[in-house]
Amino acid sequence: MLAHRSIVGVAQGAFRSAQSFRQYASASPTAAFAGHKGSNGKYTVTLIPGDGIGPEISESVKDIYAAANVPIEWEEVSVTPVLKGGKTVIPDAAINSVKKNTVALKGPLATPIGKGHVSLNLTLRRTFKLFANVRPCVSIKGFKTPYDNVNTVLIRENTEGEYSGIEHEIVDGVVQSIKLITWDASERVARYAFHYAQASGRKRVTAVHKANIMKMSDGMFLSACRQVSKDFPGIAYDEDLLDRVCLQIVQNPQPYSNRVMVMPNLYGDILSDMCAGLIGGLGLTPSGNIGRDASIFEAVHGSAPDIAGMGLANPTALLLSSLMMLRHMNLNEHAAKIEEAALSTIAEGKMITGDLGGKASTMEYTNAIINKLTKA
Ligand SMILES: NC(=O)C1=CN([C@@H]2O[C@H](COP(=O)(O)OP(=O)(O)OC[C@H]3O[C@@H](n4cnc5c(N)ncnc54)[C@H](O)[C@@H]3O)[C@@H](O)[C@H]2O)C=CC1
Ligand SMILES: O=C(O)CCC(=O)C(=O)O
Repeated sequence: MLAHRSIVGVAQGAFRSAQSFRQYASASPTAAFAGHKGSNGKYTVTLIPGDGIGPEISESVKDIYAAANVPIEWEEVSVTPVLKGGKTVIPDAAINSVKKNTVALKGPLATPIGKGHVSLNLTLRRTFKLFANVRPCVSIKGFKTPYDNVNTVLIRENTEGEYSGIEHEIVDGVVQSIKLITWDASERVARYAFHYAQASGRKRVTAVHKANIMKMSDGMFLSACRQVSKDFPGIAYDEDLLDRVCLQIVQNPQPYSNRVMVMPNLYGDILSDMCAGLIGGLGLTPSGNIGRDASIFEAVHGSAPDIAGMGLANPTALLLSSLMMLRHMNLNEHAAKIEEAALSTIAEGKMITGDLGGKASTMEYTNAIINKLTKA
């Protein structure tokens, strides 16, 4: 009984927040960078090194940025969870740093499986209302994988859906997990996807769904996408079932390139790992969690406990995430220079990490990039 009352409470809360968001959701959702240069001519950016391989790959990014003279000063904060009022929360210092700087680069944060504290990744996304998770996946020219023509952009709703974290044991042996979908979060991410398509010259937005089964929740997500599509007559719109997209994209990724795919939370999580597999793995795919007041950039991958501390991790995904951040901050020239140095190092194939079939350590690969940057 208690469990049911709390579910109703959460649903009512979501309904109220949907009402209060309506006005905002209709406005342009594109987040502008609001940071300022300090008296030293540098922007302060929050750095959350994270768990597992996080500190190693963060160190690599810091070294590369120092070599490339990027005008950024890192403000390093820990998000080791603390107990507050019986709840596991992110330390205030970390929250305040992101609030102040409005941009952050984050290493992966590990979450205990099937027990323990809630995901701090999700907590950060919810805390800062990072409503869209942008996950590009692009073949690296010259680096041989089964496909050389992948150029997908997946935009994942980032605050609700299956990741709402509302779970209850109804009676012994029966557990209920709520997939919460609101009109406003769906409309907001759909609008962002169309804006993104327009700004990046992509001609089509595809909503990926399972509305044949989840008729109401995914059905409403689709209705919101359809409504938003009417405001963008220059961008084609269509819909595709998640399972069909999975099959077709591994058979031939080309038709899914040059468009934007938008979808509820969990589908985006899974489909982006699958896309990573098409271009060489999780060591290569970046992402940006975009909000109105702050944005946090992070690799698609997790803390890779199987290789943590061994100096084997590929820092490219975090580095490319940081380049999305630089472009968000309008530091485009720095981004282009570092991108060219990193991608050409991979294409040459001499100094690449084990996940890409090479023998280089994280540090050797990082130094190869630094050599290019300092010689340029
Ligand atoms: N956004 C985040 O911070 C995320 C955190 N996680 C958390 O990370 C932990 C580990 O999750 P897993 O399922 O093991 O996924 P994972 O992404 O950490 O690792 C999957 C496989 O990919 C490899 N891999 C990942 N990144 C790599 C890199 N940069 N270089 C070379 N190899 C790499 C790993 O060695 C492993 O074999 C869990 O606690 C999970 O909850 C998972 C995904 C995202
Ligand atoms: O929070 C986690 O530990 C996993 C998160 C994740 O896989 C994601 O949503 O990107």
